[in-house]
Amino acid sequence: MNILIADDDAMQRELLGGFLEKRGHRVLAAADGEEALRLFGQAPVQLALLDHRMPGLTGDQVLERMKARNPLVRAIMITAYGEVSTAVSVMKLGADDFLEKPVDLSRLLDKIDDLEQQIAIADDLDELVRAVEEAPLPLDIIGSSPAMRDTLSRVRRIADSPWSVLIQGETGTGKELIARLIHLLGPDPNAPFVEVNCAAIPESLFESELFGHEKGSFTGADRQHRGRFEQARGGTLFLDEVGELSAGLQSKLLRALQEKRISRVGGERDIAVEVRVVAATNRDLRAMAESGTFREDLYFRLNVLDVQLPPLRQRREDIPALVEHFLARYARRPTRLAHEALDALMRYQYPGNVRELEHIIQRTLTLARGARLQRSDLPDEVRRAEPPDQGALQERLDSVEREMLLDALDKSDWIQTRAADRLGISERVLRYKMGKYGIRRRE
Ligand SMILES: Nc1ncnc2c1ncn2[C@@H]1O[C@H](COP(=O)(O)OP(=O)(O)OP(=O)(O)O)[C@@H](O)[C@H]1O
Repeated sequence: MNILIADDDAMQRELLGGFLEKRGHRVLAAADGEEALRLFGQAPVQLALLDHRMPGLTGDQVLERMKARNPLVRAIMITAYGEVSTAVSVMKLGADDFLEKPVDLSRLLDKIDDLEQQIAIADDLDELVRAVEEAPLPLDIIGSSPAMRDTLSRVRRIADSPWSVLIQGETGTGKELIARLIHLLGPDPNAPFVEVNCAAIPESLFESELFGHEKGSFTGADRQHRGRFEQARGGTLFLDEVGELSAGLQSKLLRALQEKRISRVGGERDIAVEVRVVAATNRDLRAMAESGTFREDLYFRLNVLDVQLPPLRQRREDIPALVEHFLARYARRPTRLAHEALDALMRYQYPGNVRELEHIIQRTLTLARGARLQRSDLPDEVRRAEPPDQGALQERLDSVEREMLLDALDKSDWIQTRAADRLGISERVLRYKMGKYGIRRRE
Protein backbone atom coordinates (compact mmCIF):
# COMPACT_ATOMS: atom_id res chain seq x y z
CA MET A 1 0.00 0.00 0.00
CA ASN A 2 1.12 3.61 -0.48
CA ILE A 3 1.07 5.20 2.94
CA LEU A 4 1.50 8.86 3.75
CA ILE A 5 2.68 9.72 7.26
CA ALA A 6 2.21 13.26 8.53
CA ASP A 7 3.75 14.00 11.90
CA ASP A 8 5.74 16.95 13.17
CA ASP A 9 7.78 14.65 15.41
CA ALA A 10 10.75 13.44 13.31
CA MET A 11 11.46 10.46 15.57
CA GLN A 12 7.92 9.24 15.25
CA ARG A 13 7.97 9.65 11.45
CA GLU A 14 11.13 7.63 11.13
CA LEU A 15 9.98 4.95 13.50
CA LEU A 16 6.64 4.43 11.74
CA GLY A 17 8.09 4.87 8.26
CA GLY A 18 10.95 2.39 8.79
CA PHE A 19 8.60 -0.12 10.34
CA LEU A 20 6.07 0.04 7.51
CA GLU A 21 8.70 -0.02 4.77
CA LYS A 22 10.13 -3.20 6.22
CA ARG A 23 6.71 -4.73 5.76
CA GLY A 24 6.62 -3.92 2.10
CA HIS A 25 4.66 -0.67 2.09
CA ARG A 26 5.74 2.42 0.22
CA VAL A 27 5.99 5.35 2.59
CA LEU A 28 5.87 9.11 2.05
CA ALA A 29 6.62 11.24 5.08
CA ALA A 30 5.65 14.86 5.76
CA ALA A 31 6.56 17.10 8.68
CA ASP A 32 3.33 19.10 8.57
CA GLY A 33 -0.09 19.35 6.95
CA GLU A 34 0.98 21.52 4.03
CA GLU A 35 3.75 19.17 3.06
CA ALA A 36 1.38 16.22 3.42
CA LEU A 37 -1.06 17.81 0.99
CA ARG A 38 1.70 18.55 -1.45
CA LEU A 39 2.89 14.94 -1.40
CA PHE A 40 -0.69 13.75 -1.62
CA GLY A 41 -1.05 15.66 -4.86
CA GLN A 42 2.08 14.08 -6.31
CA ALA A 43 1.62 10.35 -5.76
CA PRO A 44 -1.29 7.99 -5.29
CA VAL A 45 -1.94 7.42 -1.60
CA GLN A 46 -4.28 4.77 -0.25
CA LEU A 47 -3.75 5.35 3.45
CA ALA A 48 -2.82 8.39 5.49
CA LEU A 49 -1.47 8.16 9.03
CA LEU A 50 -2.09 11.59 10.41
CA ASP A 51 -0.97 13.10 13.64
CA HIS A 52 -4.03 14.91 14.91
CA ARG A 53 -2.16 17.77 16.54
CA MET A 54 0.39 19.42 14.32
CA PRO A 55 1.41 23.04 14.10
CA GLY A 56 -0.48 24.70 11.22
CA LEU A 57 -3.13 22.42 9.76
CA THR A 58 -4.49 19.80 12.13
CA GLY A 59 -4.84 16.16 11.10
CA ASP A 60 -8.55 16.44 10.45
CA GLN A 61 -8.15 19.58 8.36
CA VAL A 62 -5.55 17.77 6.27
CA LEU A 63 -7.84 14.77 5.95
CA GLU A 64 -10.80 16.88 4.92
CA ARG A 65 -8.78 18.35 2.07
CA MET A 66 -7.46 14.97 1.04
CA LYS A 67 -10.95 13.52 0.98
CA ALA A 68 -12.16 16.42 -1.10
CA ARG A 69 -9.58 15.43 -3.71
CA ASN A 70 -9.90 11.69 -3.34
CA PRO A 71 -12.89 10.48 -1.31
CA LEU A 72 -11.54 6.93 -1.34
CA VAL A 73 -8.42 7.66 0.69
CA ARG A 74 -8.39 5.87 4.05
CA ALA A 75 -7.00 7.41 7.20
CA ILE A 76 -5.87 6.47 10.66
CA MET A 77 -5.70 9.42 13.02
CA ILE A 78 -2.96 9.35 15.63
CA THR A 79 -4.14 11.14 18.72
CA ALA A 80 -2.75 12.08 22.08
CA TYR A 81 -3.62 9.65 24.83
CA GLY A 82 -7.25 10.12 25.90
CA GLU A 83 -7.95 12.78 23.28
CA VAL A 84 -10.42 10.74 21.27
CA SER A 85 -12.22 7.99 23.03
CA THR A 86 -15.09 6.90 20.84
CA ALA A 87 -15.59 5.73 17.32
CA VAL A 88 -18.07 8.57 16.83
CA SER A 89 -15.52 11.26 17.46
CA VAL A 90 -13.12 9.50 15.09
CA MET A 91 -15.77 9.49 12.42
CA LYS A 92 -16.36 13.18 13.03
CA LEU A 93 -12.72 13.69 12.20
CA GLY A 94 -13.41 11.84 8.95
CA ALA A 95 -10.97 9.05 9.77
CA ASP A 96 -11.58 5.32 9.46
CA ASP A 97 -9.78 4.51 12.67
CA PHE A 98 -7.48 5.93 15.31
CA LEU A 99 -4.50 5.00 17.41
CA GLU A 100 -3.35 6.63 20.60
CA LYS A 101 0.19 7.66 21.31
CA PRO A 102 2.49 5.96 21.93
CA VAL A 103 1.62 3.98 18.82
CA ASP A 104 1.48 0.25 19.41
CA LEU A 105 3.06 -1.10 16.22
CA SER A 106 1.38 -4.48 16.21
CA ARG A 107 -2.04 -2.80 16.55
CA LEU A 108 -1.09 -0.49 13.70
CA LEU A 109 -0.36 -3.53 11.53
CA ASP A 110 -3.71 -5.09 12.45
CA LYS A 111 -5.54 -1.96 11.51
CA ILE A 112 -3.69 -1.68 8.21
CA ASP A 113 -4.59 -5.31 7.47
CA ASP A 114 -8.25 -4.53 8.22
CA LEU A 115 -8.23 -1.53 5.95
CA GLU A 116 -6.55 -3.47 3.16
CA GLN A 117 -9.30 -6.03 3.37
CA GLN A 118 -11.98 -3.37 3.38
CA ILE A 119 -10.43 -1.75 0.32
CA ALA A 120 -10.35 -5.11 -1.48
CA ILE A 121 -13.99 -5.80 -0.62
CA ALA A 122 -15.06 -2.31 -1.63
CA ASP A 123 -13.21 -2.71 -4.96
CA ASP A 124 -14.96 -6.02 -5.60
CA LEU A 125 -18.33 -4.55 -4.71
CA ASP A 126 -17.70 -1.50 -6.86
CA GLU A 127 -16.83 -3.73 -9.74
CA LEU A 128 -19.94 -5.81 -9.20
CA VAL A 129 -22.19 -2.77 -8.99
CA ARG A 130 -20.54 -1.26 -12.05
CA ALA A 131 -20.96 -4.47 -14.01
CA VAL A 132 -24.64 -4.58 -13.13
CA GLU A 133 -25.20 -0.88 -13.74
CA GLU A 134 -23.45 -0.93 -17.07
CA ALA A 135 -24.79 -4.17 -18.47
CA PRO A 136 -26.50 -3.39 -21.78
CA LEU A 137 -30.25 -2.83 -21.56
CA PRO A 138 -32.60 -4.99 -23.60
CA LEU A 139 -34.19 -1.83 -25.04
CA ASP A 140 -32.76 1.23 -26.73
CA ILE A 141 -33.02 3.74 -23.93
CA ILE A 142 -30.99 6.91 -23.87
CA GLY A 143 -30.14 8.10 -20.40
CA SER A 144 -26.69 9.09 -19.31
CA SER A 145 -27.77 12.20 -17.41
CA PRO A 146 -27.43 11.79 -13.63
CA ALA A 147 -31.22 11.90 -13.25
CA MET A 148 -31.79 9.10 -15.78
CA ARG A 149 -28.89 7.00 -14.51
CA ASP A 150 -30.48 7.18 -11.12
CA THR A 151 -33.83 6.11 -12.54
CA LEU A 152 -32.36 3.29 -14.62
CA SER A 153 -30.35 1.99 -11.70
CA ARG A 154 -33.51 1.93 -9.61
CA VAL A 155 -35.35 0.09 -12.39
CA ARG A 156 -32.63 -2.56 -12.53
CA ARG A 157 -32.95 -3.12 -8.82
CA ILE A 158 -36.73 -3.40 -8.65
CA ALA A 159 -37.39 -5.25 -11.91
CA ASP A 160 -36.92 -8.69 -10.46
CA SER A 161 -39.39 -8.34 -7.59
CA PRO A 162 -43.04 -9.35 -7.87
CA TRP A 163 -44.38 -6.09 -6.42
CA SER A 164 -46.47 -3.53 -8.25
CA VAL A 165 -44.65 -0.54 -9.65
CA LEU A 166 -46.10 2.91 -10.20
CA ILE A 167 -44.28 4.95 -12.84
CA GLN A 168 -44.92 8.66 -12.63
CA GLY A 169 -43.78 11.36 -14.98
CA GLU A 170 -45.07 14.01 -17.35
CA THR A 171 -46.48 13.03 -20.68
CA GLY A 172 -43.91 11.66 -23.13
CA THR A 173 -41.15 11.08 -20.56
CA GLY A 174 -40.87 7.38 -21.48
CA LYS A 175 -43.18 5.72 -18.97
CA GLU A 176 -44.26 3.01 -21.35
CA LEU A 177 -40.67 2.34 -22.37
CA ILE A 178 -39.71 1.94 -18.72
CA ALA A 179 -42.68 -0.37 -18.11
CA ARG A 180 -41.43 -2.60 -20.93
CA LEU A 181 -37.93 -2.44 -19.53
CA ILE A 182 -39.16 -3.56 -16.11
CA HIS A 183 -40.88 -6.48 -17.78
CA LEU A 184 -37.84 -7.44 -19.85
CA LEU A 185 -35.51 -7.24 -16.85
CA GLY A 186 -38.00 -9.17 -14.74
CA PRO A 187 -38.07 -12.85 -13.91
CA ASP A 188 -39.66 -13.98 -17.18
CA PRO A 189 -39.06 -11.71 -20.17
CA ASN A 190 -40.78 -14.21 -22.48
CA ALA A 191 -44.04 -14.05 -20.54
CA PRO A 192 -46.72 -11.77 -21.99
CA PHE A 193 -46.60 -7.99 -21.59
CA VAL A 194 -50.15 -6.72 -21.96
CA GLU A 195 -51.01 -3.05 -22.11
CA VAL A 196 -54.27 -1.42 -21.11
CA ASN A 197 -54.73 2.26 -21.75
CA CYS A 198 -57.18 3.19 -19.04
CA ALA A 199 -58.03 6.51 -20.72
CA ALA A 200 -58.74 5.07 -24.14
CA ILE A 201 -61.31 2.42 -23.31
CA PRO A 202 -64.90 3.62 -22.86
CA GLU A 203 -66.19 3.02 -19.37
CA SER A 204 -68.98 0.71 -20.55
CA LEU A 205 -66.49 -1.65 -22.22
CA PHE A 206 -63.77 -1.46 -19.65
CA GLU A 207 -64.82 -4.32 -17.45
CA SER A 208 -65.16 -6.74 -20.30
CA GLU A 209 -61.88 -5.55 -21.78
CA LEU A 210 -60.05 -6.08 -18.51
CA PHE A 211 -61.76 -9.18 -17.15
CA GLY A 212 -63.26 -10.71 -20.31
CA HIS A 213 -66.80 -11.86 -20.91
CA GLU A 214 -68.78 -14.99 -21.55
CA LYS A 215 -70.67 -15.51 -24.78
CA GLY A 216 -74.07 -13.81 -24.71
CA SER A 217 -73.37 -11.83 -21.55
CA PHE A 218 -74.43 -8.60 -23.31
CA THR A 219 -75.61 -7.54 -26.75
CA GLY A 220 -72.75 -8.02 -29.15
CA ALA A 221 -70.94 -10.54 -26.97
CA ASP A 222 -71.16 -13.24 -29.57
CA ARG A 223 -68.09 -15.12 -28.40
CA GLN A 224 -66.31 -15.79 -25.19
CA HIS A 225 -63.52 -13.28 -24.67
CA ARG A 226 -60.49 -13.51 -22.43
CA GLY A 227 -59.73 -10.18 -20.81
CA ARG A 228 -56.37 -8.47 -20.53
CA PHE A 229 -55.84 -9.80 -17.02
CA GLU A 230 -56.06 -13.35 -18.28
CA GLN A 231 -53.92 -12.57 -21.33
CA ALA A 232 -51.21 -11.24 -19.04
CA ARG A 233 -51.19 -14.34 -16.86
CA GLY A 234 -47.69 -15.09 -15.59
CA GLY A 235 -46.42 -11.84 -17.09
CA THR A 236 -46.93 -8.12 -16.75
CA LEU A 237 -50.13 -6.10 -16.98
CA PHE A 238 -49.32 -2.50 -17.84
CA LEU A 239 -52.06 -0.10 -16.78
CA ASP A 240 -51.31 3.12 -18.61
CA GLU A 241 -52.95 6.38 -17.52
CA VAL A 242 -54.30 4.69 -14.43
CA GLY A 243 -55.22 8.08 -12.95
CA GLU A 244 -58.11 8.31 -15.44
CA LEU A 245 -60.06 5.35 -14.04
CA SER A 246 -63.54 6.14 -12.75
CA ALA A 247 -64.42 5.42 -9.13
CA GLY A 248 -66.42 2.31 -10.06
CA LEU A 249 -63.61 0.85 -12.12
CA GLN A 250 -61.09 1.65 -9.42
CA SER A 251 -63.05 -0.56 -7.01
CA LYS A 252 -63.24 -3.41 -9.50
CA LEU A 253 -59.55 -3.22 -10.22
CA LEU A 254 -58.74 -3.10 -6.52
CA ARG A 255 -60.77 -6.22 -5.90
CA ALA A 256 -58.98 -8.11 -8.66
CA LEU A 257 -55.60 -7.07 -7.33
CA GLN A 258 -56.45 -7.92 -3.72
CA GLU A 259 -57.95 -11.29 -4.44
CA LYS A 260 -55.80 -12.20 -7.42
CA ARG A 261 -58.99 -13.51 -8.95
CA ILE A 262 -61.29 -12.11 -11.59
CA SER A 263 -64.62 -13.09 -13.01
CA ARG A 264 -65.57 -12.59 -16.61
CA VAL A 265 -68.61 -10.44 -17.29
CA GLY A 266 -71.58 -12.81 -17.28
CA GLY A 267 -69.35 -15.54 -15.85
CA GLU A 268 -70.23 -17.71 -12.91
CA ARG A 269 -66.88 -18.63 -11.51
CA ASP A 270 -63.79 -16.82 -10.30
CA ILE A 271 -60.57 -17.34 -12.21
CA ALA A 272 -57.20 -17.10 -10.47
CA VAL A 273 -54.72 -14.80 -12.21
CA GLU A 274 -51.13 -14.12 -11.15
CA VAL A 275 -49.86 -11.02 -12.89
CA ARG A 276 -47.35 -8.38 -12.06
CA VAL A 277 -48.91 -4.97 -12.31
CA VAL A 278 -47.02 -1.95 -13.58
CA ALA A 279 -49.08 1.24 -13.69
CA ALA A 280 -48.26 4.64 -15.11
CA THR A 281 -49.72 8.09 -14.80
CA ASN A 282 -48.86 11.69 -15.54
CA ARG A 283 -51.13 12.82 -12.74
CA ASP A 284 -50.17 13.40 -9.13
CA LEU A 285 -51.81 10.25 -7.84
CA ARG A 286 -50.89 10.90 -4.25
CA ALA A 287 -52.63 14.28 -4.33
CA MET A 288 -55.62 12.62 -5.99
CA ALA A 289 -55.67 10.00 -3.24
CA GLU A 290 -55.49 12.73 -0.61
CA SER A 291 -58.31 14.72 -2.15
CA GLY A 292 -60.42 11.60 -2.57
CA THR A 293 -60.54 11.44 -6.38
CA PHE A 294 -58.44 8.27 -6.42
CA ARG A 295 -58.98 5.42 -3.97
CA GLU A 296 -56.26 5.53 -1.39
CA ASP A 297 -56.17 1.75 -0.94
CA LEU A 298 -55.72 1.28 -4.69
CA TYR A 299 -53.01 3.93 -4.72
CA PHE A 300 -51.06 2.07 -2.02
CA ARG A 301 -51.50 -1.23 -3.80
CA LEU A 302 -50.17 0.15 -7.08
CA ASN A 303 -47.42 2.19 -5.50
CA VAL A 304 -45.51 -0.52 -3.65
CA LEU A 305 -42.45 0.52 -5.63
CA ASP A 306 -42.24 3.74 -7.53
CA VAL A 307 -40.22 5.15 -10.38
CA GLN A 308 -40.17 8.86 -11.13
CA LEU A 309 -39.29 9.89 -14.65
CA PRO A 310 -37.78 13.37 -14.76
CA PRO A 311 -39.03 15.77 -17.45
CA LEU A 312 -36.64 16.25 -20.35
CA ARG A 313 -35.90 19.88 -19.39
CA GLN A 314 -34.35 18.56 -16.17
CA ARG A 315 -31.99 16.27 -18.06
CA ARG A 316 -30.91 18.37 -20.98
CA GLU A 317 -27.62 16.45 -21.06
CA ASP A 318 -29.58 13.64 -22.74
CA ILE A 319 -30.82 15.80 -25.63
CA PRO A 320 -27.81 15.38 -27.97
CA ALA A 321 -27.86 11.57 -27.63
CA LEU A 322 -31.64 11.49 -28.09
CA VAL A 323 -31.32 13.60 -31.22
CA GLU A 324 -28.70 11.19 -32.60
CA HIS A 325 -30.92 8.28 -31.66
CA PHE A 326 -33.95 9.67 -33.50
CA LEU A 327 -31.88 10.78 -36.49
CA ALA A 328 -30.53 7.25 -36.81
CA ARG A 329 -34.04 5.89 -36.54
CA TYR A 330 -35.87 8.21 -38.92
CA ALA A 331 -33.39 9.69 -41.40
CA ARG A 332 -33.34 7.90 -44.76
CA ARG A 333 -29.76 8.96 -45.40
CA PRO A 334 -26.92 10.05 -43.10
CA THR A 335 -27.98 13.37 -41.62
CA ARG A 336 -26.20 15.77 -39.30
CA LEU A 337 -27.32 18.68 -37.25
CA ALA A 338 -25.83 22.17 -37.40
CA HIS A 339 -24.48 23.53 -34.11
CA GLU A 340 -27.02 26.32 -33.93
CA ALA A 341 -29.80 23.81 -34.46
CA LEU A 342 -28.62 21.69 -31.55
CA ASP A 343 -28.26 24.84 -29.43
CA ALA A 344 -31.87 25.69 -30.07
CA LEU A 345 -32.97 22.13 -29.27
CA MET A 346 -31.01 22.29 -26.01
CA ARG A 347 -32.78 25.48 -24.98
CA TYR A 348 -36.34 24.48 -25.70
CA GLN A 349 -38.61 23.55 -22.77
CA TYR A 350 -40.32 20.41 -24.20
CA PRO A 351 -43.76 20.39 -22.58
CA GLY A 352 -44.25 17.09 -24.44
CA ASN A 353 -40.85 15.74 -23.35
CA VAL A 354 -39.08 12.98 -25.29
CA ARG A 355 -42.07 12.27 -27.51
CA GLU A 356 -42.13 15.93 -28.54
CA LEU A 357 -38.42 15.82 -29.35
CA GLU A 358 -39.04 12.68 -31.40
CA HIS A 359 -41.82 14.42 -33.36
CA ILE A 360 -39.67 17.50 -33.87
CA ILE A 361 -36.93 15.37 -35.42
CA GLN A 362 -39.41 13.49 -37.61
CA ARG A 363 -41.01 16.73 -38.78
CA THR A 364 -37.71 18.46 -39.41
CA LEU A 365 -36.38 15.50 -41.40
CA THR A 366 -39.47 15.52 -43.58
CA LEU A 367 -39.29 19.21 -44.37
CA ALA A 368 -35.54 19.87 -44.46
CA ARG A 369 -33.74 20.14 -47.76
CA GLY A 370 -30.08 19.36 -47.05
CA ALA A 371 -28.29 16.53 -45.29
CA ARG A 372 -27.37 18.96 -42.55
CA LEU A 373 -30.31 20.18 -40.52
CA GLN A 374 -30.19 23.92 -39.92
CA ARG A 375 -31.72 25.99 -37.18
CA SER A 376 -34.09 27.44 -39.77
CA ASP A 377 -35.42 23.92 -40.45
CA LEU A 378 -36.68 23.58 -36.89
CA PRO A 379 -40.28 24.32 -35.91
CA ASP A 380 -41.07 27.92 -34.89
CA GLU A 381 -41.56 27.22 -31.22
CA VAL A 382 -38.09 25.68 -30.99
CA ARG A 383 -36.40 28.51 -32.88
CA ARG A 384 -38.09 31.01 -30.59
CA ALA A 385 -36.81 29.26 -27.44
CA GLU A 386 -35.17 31.82 -25.22
CA PRO A 387 -31.91 31.20 -23.43
CA PRO A 388 -32.64 29.75 -20.00
CA ASP A 389 -34.53 32.30 -17.93
CA GLN A 390 -34.97 32.45 -14.18
CA GLY A 391 -37.32 29.50 -14.09
CA ALA A 392 -34.77 27.45 -15.95
CA LEU A 393 -32.08 28.69 -13.61
CA GLN A 394 -34.07 27.52 -10.62
CA GLU A 395 -34.56 24.14 -12.23
CA ARG A 396 -30.88 23.89 -12.89
CA LEU A 397 -30.03 24.86 -9.32
CA ASP A 398 -32.53 22.32 -8.02
CA SER A 399 -30.99 19.62 -10.13
CA VAL A 400 -27.48 20.52 -8.94
CA GLU A 401 -28.68 20.55 -5.34
CA ARG A 402 -30.32 17.16 -5.75
CA GLU A 403 -27.12 15.72 -7.20
CA MET A 404 -25.10 17.11 -4.31
CA LEU A 405 -27.47 15.57 -1.78
CA LEU A 406 -27.30 12.17 -3.46
CA ASP A 407 -23.57 12.36 -3.73
CA ALA A 408 -23.11 13.31 -0.07
CA LEU A 409 -25.52 10.57 1.03
CA ASP A 410 -23.74 7.97 -1.07
CA LYS A 411 -20.40 9.00 0.28
CA SER A 412 -21.69 8.86 3.84
CA ASP A 413 -23.25 5.42 3.40
CA TRP A 414 -26.61 7.14 3.77
CA ILE A 415 -25.88 8.09 7.36
CA GLN A 416 -27.79 11.36 7.44
CA THR A 417 -25.78 13.00 10.21
CA ARG A 418 -22.61 12.49 8.23
CA ALA A 419 -24.15 13.60 4.95
CA ALA A 420 -25.49 16.76 6.62
CA ASP A 421 -22.03 17.48 8.08
CA ARG A 422 -20.43 16.95 4.71
CA LEU A 423 -22.84 19.44 3.15
CA GLY A 424 -22.55 21.92 6.00
CA ILE A 425 -26.29 21.88 6.73
CA SER A 426 -28.33 20.63 9.66
CA GLU A 427 -29.84 17.19 9.59
CA ARG A 428 -33.29 18.73 9.71
CA VAL A 429 -32.62 20.78 6.58
CA LEU A 430 -31.18 17.67 4.93
CA ARG A 431 -34.35 15.71 5.67
CA TYR A 432 -36.50 18.56 4.39
CA LYS A 433 -34.53 18.69 1.15
CA MET A 434 -34.62 14.92 0.74
CA GLY A 435 -38.39 15.14 1.02
CA LYS A 436 -38.51 18.02 -1.46
CA TYR A 437 -36.58 16.08 -4.09
CA GLY A 438 -38.14 12.70 -3.30
CA ILE A 439 -34.78 11.21 -2.32
CA ARG A 440 -35.00 7.91 -0.58
CA ARG A 441 -32.42 5.36 0.30
CA ARG A 442 -32.03 2.92 -2.57
CA GLU A 443 -33.14 -0.54 -1.65
N1 LIG B 1 -34.92 7.57 -22.76
C1 LIG B 1 -35.42 7.37 -23.99
N2 LIG B 1 -34.62 6.90 -24.95
C2 LIG B 1 -35.11 6.68 -26.18
N3 LIG B 1 -36.39 6.91 -26.55
C3 LIG B 1 -37.24 7.37 -25.61
C4 LIG B 1 -36.81 7.60 -24.27
N4 LIG B 1 -37.85 8.04 -23.55
C5 LIG B 1 -38.89 8.08 -24.38
N5 LIG B 1 -38.55 7.67 -25.62
C6 LIG B 1 -39.43 7.59 -26.79
O1 LIG B 1 -40.33 8.68 -26.67
C7 LIG B 1 -41.67 8.30 -27.02
C8 LIG B 1 -42.60 8.51 -25.85
O2 LIG B 1 -42.30 7.58 -24.82
P1 LIG B 1 -43.44 6.82 -24.00
O3 LIG B 1 -44.60 6.49 -24.87
O4 LIG B 1 -42.79 5.71 -23.27
O5 LIG B 1 -43.85 7.98 -23.00
P2 LIG B 1 -45.02 8.01 -21.90
O6 LIG B 1 -44.45 8.71 -20.73
O7 LIG B 1 -45.55 6.64 -21.72
O8 LIG B 1 -46.09 8.96 -22.59
P3 LIG B 1 -47.63 9.21 -22.15
O9 LIG B 1 -47.61 9.90 -20.82
O10 LIG B 1 -48.12 10.11 -23.21
O11 LIG B 1 -48.27 7.87 -22.12
C9 LIG B 1 -41.56 6.85 -27.46
O12 LIG B 1 -41.40 6.79 -28.86
C10 LIG B 1 -40.31 6.35 -26.79
O13 LIG B 1 -39.72 5.31 -27.51
